[in-house]
Amino acid sequence: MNVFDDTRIAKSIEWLKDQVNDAGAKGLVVGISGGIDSAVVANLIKRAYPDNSMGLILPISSQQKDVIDGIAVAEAASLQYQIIDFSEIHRTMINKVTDVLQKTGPVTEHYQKISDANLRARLRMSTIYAVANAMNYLVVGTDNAAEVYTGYFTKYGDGGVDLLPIAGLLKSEVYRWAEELGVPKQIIERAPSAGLWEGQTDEDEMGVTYEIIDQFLEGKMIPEKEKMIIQSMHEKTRHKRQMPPMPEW
Ligand SMILES: Nc1ncnc2c1ncn2[C@@H]1O[C@H](COP(=O)(O)OP(=O)(O)OC[C@H]2O[C@@H]([n+]3cccc(C(=O)O)c3)[C@H](O)[C@@H]2O)[C@@H](O)[C@H]1O
Ligand SMILES: Nc1ncnc2c1ncn2[C@@H]1O[C@H](COP(=O)(O)OP(=O)(O)OP(=O)(O)O)[C@@H](O)[C@H]1O
Ligand SMILES: [Mg+2]
Repeated sequence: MNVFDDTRIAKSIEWLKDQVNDAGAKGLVVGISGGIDSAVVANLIKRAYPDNSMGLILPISSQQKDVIDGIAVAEAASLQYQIIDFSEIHRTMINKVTDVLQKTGPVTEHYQKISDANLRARLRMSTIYAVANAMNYLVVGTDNAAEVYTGYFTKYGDGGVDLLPIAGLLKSEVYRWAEELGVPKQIIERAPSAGLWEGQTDEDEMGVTYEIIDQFLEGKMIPEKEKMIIQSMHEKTRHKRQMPPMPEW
């Protein structure tokens, strides 16, 4: 194991314990998607709280592969996990909202898709908090530095969490930690995806690769076109990294 990252991993585990102690909580819970970010976090919470940590696999009309990979992550980490499927609830909610909206006027396909996608992330957030409330656990988020900077997350969805232990990591560092923590190869080799619609990949949707975002965050020179994309995403999502605006009086 690389000594530098070993130290950083150990520090992040200690940091998680400090956060739980300071909050008077008992443990930690994370949503496990079958992707690499949640795989790393699953391993960190298991190491911080071997007996008081939980992974939740929350398929919503998801591909079977996500569930299989989610189970592989939890089992490789020896993390206790539960599977809760809200496909039907999601379908009911989105159909009802669509019915109501159609009465008020046309909704474009694009906005319909984003609304459907973000509702999945928010249903997962509500479920994870229901467990956290019941167990006196804190909710652990999985955003890395690239996602925080670009705001590539759903506000109050996967962005609705108590702690962000890997928010300081470049995506390349997430890969390094995953290898050091023993995350299964099949997870490390998957293309990063929010899994919010069929065939979605982060890099296709953003129009920029994680490699380039990492280079930008490291202060390296990157092509002007990509720089504009990253800076525009950062500006448009400023509201997601702040408390809601309040009047001054
Ligand atoms: N200036 C402003 N001040 C205050 N609030 C503002 C605002 N602009 C928009 N808003 C609010 O924010 C909403 C838009 O934000 P939001 O609901 O988050 O939606 P939005 O940013 O449009 O979509 C979320 C994006 O994150 C991606 N995502 C989501 C989940 C997971 C992952 C992943 O990597 O796994 C990626 C997803 O694919 C999509 O591209 C608006 O509907 C509005 O309510
Ligand atoms: N099916 C799911 N079950 C449980 N949690 C999920 C599910 N899908 C998404 N999440 C939660 O939302 C987070 C955000 O997803 P994101 O795609 O950014 O991370 P990831 O899937 O872990 O890694 P990658 O970016 O490589 O796909 C996940 O890390 C996980 O905590
Ligand atoms: Mg993913």
